[in-house]
Amino acid sequence: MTGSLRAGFGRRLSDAVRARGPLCAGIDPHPSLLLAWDLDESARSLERFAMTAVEALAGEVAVIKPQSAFFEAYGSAGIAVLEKVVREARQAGALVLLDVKRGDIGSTMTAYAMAYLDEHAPLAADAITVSPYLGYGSLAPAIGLAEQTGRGVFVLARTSNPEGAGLQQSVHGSGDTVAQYVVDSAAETNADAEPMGHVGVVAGATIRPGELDFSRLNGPILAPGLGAQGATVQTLQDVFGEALPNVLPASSRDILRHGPAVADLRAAAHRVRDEVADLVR
Ligand SMILES: O=c1ccn([C@@H]2O[C@H](COP(=O)(O)O)[C@@H](O)[C@H]2O)c(=O)[nH]1
Repeated sequence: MTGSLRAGFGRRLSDAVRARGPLCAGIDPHPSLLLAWDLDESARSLERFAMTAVEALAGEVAVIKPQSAFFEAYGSAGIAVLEKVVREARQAGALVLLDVKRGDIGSTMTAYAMAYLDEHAPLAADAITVSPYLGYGSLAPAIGLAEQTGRGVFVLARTSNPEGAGLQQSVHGSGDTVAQYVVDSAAETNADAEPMGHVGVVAGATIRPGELDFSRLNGPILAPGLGAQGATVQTLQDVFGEALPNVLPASSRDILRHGPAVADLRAAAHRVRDEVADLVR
């Protein structure tokens, strides 16, 4: 299901969404969710939580997005669980987008790229999130390695949190907003790719309608913010308009709160996925 890496990430993601519908289900083991699932805050419970989510969701949705921070909080034991999540979710047929939001000077970015996008890395995912705060060009090692290995990167453009607006809507040297500059930079990388390129952007489902022009992006748009952050499936249409077919809506807590029963988690994911699919049809 995850498709041959040789096909390139744009193709693999398009195929996965066509086969399984447009949903990215997050695995965010928040302490409050562990408590709600009657689990304590131990690495053993982290594993139980995360692997239950994998069992429920990874055979069903196009993309699984583990939030690395919640695993890192448990030290090496948490990283071991994250490695297992990535491996088993991919084996179950989902593409794994590891939410690590990395960004650094080019030489260090090369090391981050090797950690997540090299096929021999223990944490090799299908895609990662990256931050362009050190400049879009500083991401070149990750963008380049991702292309070589059939993987993808999602660059933060206009994040879903209210604090992001001030920085991301400020005017860049190009005369556009910083967020639009990020989208346009990704568009340049993706130009001519078929069916779309391997550089996606992150734009929250919570942002103002029409704030960004995605018409030249030719890449996927990860849209977090559904449910727990207040966005609804209906608002996706207003926010993304004609770009909607390239939008990958993401939801974590709003699905995970239905656990720990596998059937309930699955049903919650199906509900969101089907609602989004109806919108795109
Ligand atoms: O702009 C952004 C970028 C990333 N995120 C991440 O997505 C999930 C959202 O979780 P919910 O429970 O569905 O609110 C989380 O891992 C964030 O770190 C984001 O929310 N916004």
